Amino acid sequence: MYRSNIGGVSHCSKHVEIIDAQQKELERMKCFLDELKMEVKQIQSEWEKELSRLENHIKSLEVTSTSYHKVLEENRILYNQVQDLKGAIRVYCRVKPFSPGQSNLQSTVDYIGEDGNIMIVNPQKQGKDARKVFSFNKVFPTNVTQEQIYADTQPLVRSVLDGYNVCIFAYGQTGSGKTYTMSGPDLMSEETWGVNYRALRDLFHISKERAEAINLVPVSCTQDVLDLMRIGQKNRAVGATALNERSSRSHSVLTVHVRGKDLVSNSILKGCLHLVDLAGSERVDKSEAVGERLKEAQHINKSLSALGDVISALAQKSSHIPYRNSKLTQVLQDSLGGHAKTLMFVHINPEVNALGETISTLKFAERVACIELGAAQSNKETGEIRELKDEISNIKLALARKETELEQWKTGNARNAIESQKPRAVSPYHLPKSVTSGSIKSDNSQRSMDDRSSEAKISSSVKQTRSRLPSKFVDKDSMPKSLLLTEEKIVSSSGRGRSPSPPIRRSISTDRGSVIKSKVKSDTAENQPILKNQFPARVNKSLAIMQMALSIDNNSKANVNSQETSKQDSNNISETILNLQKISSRKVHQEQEEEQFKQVFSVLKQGVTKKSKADSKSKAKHHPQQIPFRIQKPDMETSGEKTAVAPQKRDYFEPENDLRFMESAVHGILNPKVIRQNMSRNFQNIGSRGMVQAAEPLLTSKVENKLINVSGRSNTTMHEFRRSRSTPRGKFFASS
Ligand SMILES: Nc1ncnc2c1ncn2[C@@H]1O[C@H](COP(=O)(O)OP(=O)(O)OP(=O)(O)O)[C@@H](O)[C@H]1O
Repeated sequence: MYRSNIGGVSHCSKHVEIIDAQQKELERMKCFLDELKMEVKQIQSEWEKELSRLENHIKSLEVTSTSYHKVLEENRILYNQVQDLKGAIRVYCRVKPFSPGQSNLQSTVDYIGEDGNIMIVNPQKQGKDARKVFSFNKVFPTNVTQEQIYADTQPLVRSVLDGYNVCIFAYGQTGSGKTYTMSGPDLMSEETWGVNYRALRDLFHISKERAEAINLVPVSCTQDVLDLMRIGQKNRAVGATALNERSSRSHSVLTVHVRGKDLVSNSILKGCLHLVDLAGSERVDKSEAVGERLKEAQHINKSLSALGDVISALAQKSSHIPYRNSKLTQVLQDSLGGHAKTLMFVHINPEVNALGETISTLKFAERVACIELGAAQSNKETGEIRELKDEISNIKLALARKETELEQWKTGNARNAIESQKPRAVSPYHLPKSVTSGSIKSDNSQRSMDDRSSEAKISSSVKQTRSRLPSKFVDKDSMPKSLLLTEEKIVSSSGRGRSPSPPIRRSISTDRGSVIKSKVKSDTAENQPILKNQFPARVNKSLAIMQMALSIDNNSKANVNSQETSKQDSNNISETILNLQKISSRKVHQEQEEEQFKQVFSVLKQGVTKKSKADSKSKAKHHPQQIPFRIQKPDMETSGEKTAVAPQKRDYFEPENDLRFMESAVHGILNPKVIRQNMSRNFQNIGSRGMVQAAEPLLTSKVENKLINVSGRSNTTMHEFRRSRSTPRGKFFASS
């Protein structure tokens, strides 16, 4: 037992030692674990810190990335705006995706950037030469949806409603997806609708939205247009080729005209949208086209080549753009050369065996992108612009009318010139242009047109001339005393007024009395009219009507002499008028009357040549009727006195004599100012009723009518009479 106890003790102590050691180890392990825990905690906190740092970094990167994209987008928008301002043709590139069965094929598209870059790789080449980057306004990735495509097209389409002309056309190799983009693969599913349908739907949608502001001209609804397009699609030649089993064998052009009116501003807007799906370019060896297909391909390629020529010419800013080389370029002319907004969808097929076409297509597209058509212009017409346009068209109409009048005047002028050359030595129409005033033109045209309206014109021109006359010409102060006195006498003796009298007539006749009285007393030789020295009293008296013209015509030439002769003048005038009455009282044929007038005037001229007042008096008294018949024609080549008298008569009967006078004046002694004055006066005389008024009371109605007619109302009589008498006078004047 002892042994066993001793043995037991030693055995127990051994166990205690072991237990102690284990406890120590446990303690150590606990410490180690704590250390580890601490370490883990430390690491954890470090990692957490790092994690949060990384998270923050990621967040900051995300912010940076967002702002980067924003900036990128803004740059793109700015770039596009600049392009718009330049009128550059927009180019969007779309890459056709591989079909599910082609997923193992290598793509020639190496990279598509958001900034409109696309990198094409040539698998057969190495290094730098293997890759080429092309830049466009936008490059869509292969997975882009039809909706996204339209989202980038929509602003352009909508600008049609702001009055812009827009053209969107799809270009690319056959089978590259042009029809897919423009029409979509399936009309039944709206999701796959192409640009055409979306654009139309959009236009109708916006037109409804804007119905209260702009009432677009109604064109039914989208469905109608879709039906129409279906008919178009059916008519479009489609055929199978080795490259596309449903290849479009013709170009498709859908044109939408939009016309609207802004109800607020009343602006009219006109927009036009061309949606063009071109037939694809193809290499006939690849498409294996033969027969009809080959012919189609040739036509397609021909028109596309014409399009290429136009693009090249535009890119080079050539003076001649060959739009007329094909129907296609003619249709697109407005969009490619006008102030339109133009967008080209360029389509490429990423297959390696299409690389050649892809490269050439993209090169072509790059050239198109370089074309600057100039800033697009809206066809929106504001109310102001429309008013200005109306004004312009009115002015154009007025101009056309004036040109017609001018032509008529020229024609009549030429005719009259020819006619006048027969009897006359010098035609009044041969006046230098510089001398011919507006009044003269007006008068000439009046005569050549021979119609009532032209008569109205001349009367208005006469009125104008009258109103423009310097006061000294219309002022009674400048009238010859003899005339004034005579007129006063006549008017006062008549004792009756003509009713209704034109205002001009009244004013002249009624004003005269007071003017005359004062002037007769106060006039000096300097300011008196000229005719007394040149015209014997008898003649002046004989034609009271003519006196005014004469006095004006000769205003610058002579001095006055005649207070003493005024009584005699008036007597002689009365006598002559009595003669006229006698003549006119005879009921003879019109021509005879005219002839008599001629004779009377001839007598009057003849009278001018008489130096002796007594002689002329006695002739007027004792042979009142013989005188007119005795002298049939005035002598043309005689004295200056005749020279002065002749125009005096003509002024009353022949408006053209004013021109004659002008002509003679030009060749004669009068300066241009005087010529103008004379001309003005003569015009006044032509139309002046005041002169007629002076003689009216003493004339029989027939004579009076005759005179008035001759002075401008009766064309027929006037023309014959004018022609018959003007030649000698013209000559007469020319010689002065
Ligand atoms: N983005 C796309 N997504 C899916 N399929 C597409 C796409 N683009 C084209 N396809 C398909 O490719 C084939 C050819 O397309 P499409 O007929 O539009 O080419 P195309 O350029 O108009 O040819 P063509 O010039 O011969 O008329 C069609 O079957 C079409 O459905």
